[in-house]
Amino acid sequence: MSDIEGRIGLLGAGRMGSALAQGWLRKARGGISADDIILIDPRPGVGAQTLIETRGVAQADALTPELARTLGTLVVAIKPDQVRPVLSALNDDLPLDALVISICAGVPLRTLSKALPDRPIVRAMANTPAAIGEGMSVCVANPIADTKAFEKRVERLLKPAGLVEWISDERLMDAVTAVSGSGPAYVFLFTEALAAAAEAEGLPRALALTLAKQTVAGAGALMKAGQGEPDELRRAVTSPGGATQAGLDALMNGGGLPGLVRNAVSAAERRGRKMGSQSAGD
Ligand SMILES: NC(=O)C1=CN([C@@H]2O[C@H](COP(=O)(O)OP(=O)(O)OC[C@H]3O[C@@H](n4cnc5c(N)ncnc54)[C@H](OP(=O)(O)O)[C@@H]3O)[C@@H](O)[C@H]2O)C=CC1
Ligand SMILES: O=C(O)[C@@H]1CCC=N1
Repeated sequence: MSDIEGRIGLLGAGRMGSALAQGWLRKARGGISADDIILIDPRPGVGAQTLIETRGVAQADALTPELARTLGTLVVAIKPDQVRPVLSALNDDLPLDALVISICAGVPLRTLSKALPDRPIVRAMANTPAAIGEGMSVCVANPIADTKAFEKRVERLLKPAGLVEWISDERLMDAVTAVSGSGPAYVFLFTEALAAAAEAEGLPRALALTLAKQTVAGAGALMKAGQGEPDELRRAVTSPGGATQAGLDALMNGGGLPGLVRNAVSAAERRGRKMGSQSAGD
């Protein structure tokens, strides 16, 4: 076991929980080890199941009172509408100094604090590229967790999965969710659309998909490599009066892609806010 503070219980090892656990265990040495973690889920997702089978990560079907008493950190990754009843049932058993990190979309700190009063709690929004260490997590702490020591503990858990940012205004969390939490789905949809368009132009299906995936991945890698901001990189592809310009003109038509993306983020933000008021019982 590494020198992490206590055992880490991951409550909910579905799609996002699995991605986080995979991110935690990417590094062979240092950081978090397989012995530090217990996955609590009656039917873990594929990624989590692989960790159980190949890395010997422990698994439990339910977070029993006995198990809750052993945890130093509880990471909550169950569906948002399940959070309040499931966490309230743990209140008598989860140690008061256990750090709680919830990655559940739309579930505000006040709901979490009502279920588990007097605990250090951090609300975070992660995303699925966490599985390969390319995730984005944004965190906000309740007053008890708002210390350098807790910030360090949270970052120790989330940094192996990707970048970590902190905000102090929790109201921004629904916008964060709509951008980086949901964002991978927008990018995958764009990739699917690019592949379908390639096929419509007569490219064989397999080649169409390869072209679309590699183009999106390559463009992402170029942005990440710091070779310029997105607008500069776009201009570098766009020869005046050339093919790209014709394609971009079509994408910008009548508000086009920017307008669509604006609507998508706004709709996702509103849904997150609504989920928040529902989970708080407002
Ligand atoms: N998917 C994503 O990209 C992101 C998701 N999130 C958040 O992560 C959370 C989980 O989402 P996601 O992973 O997509 O959902 P999943 O349904 O894939 O995962 C949730 C898992 O929790 C299990 N579960 C349900 N109740 C319990 C319980 N009482 N004890 C233990 N395990 C339980 C579920 O089992 P069963 O299926 O059998 O009910 C399931 O395996 C959500 O709150 C979501 O908002 C945040 C960022 C991104
Ligand atoms: O769709 C959802 O609600 C969650 C939050 C961000 C990604 N998946």
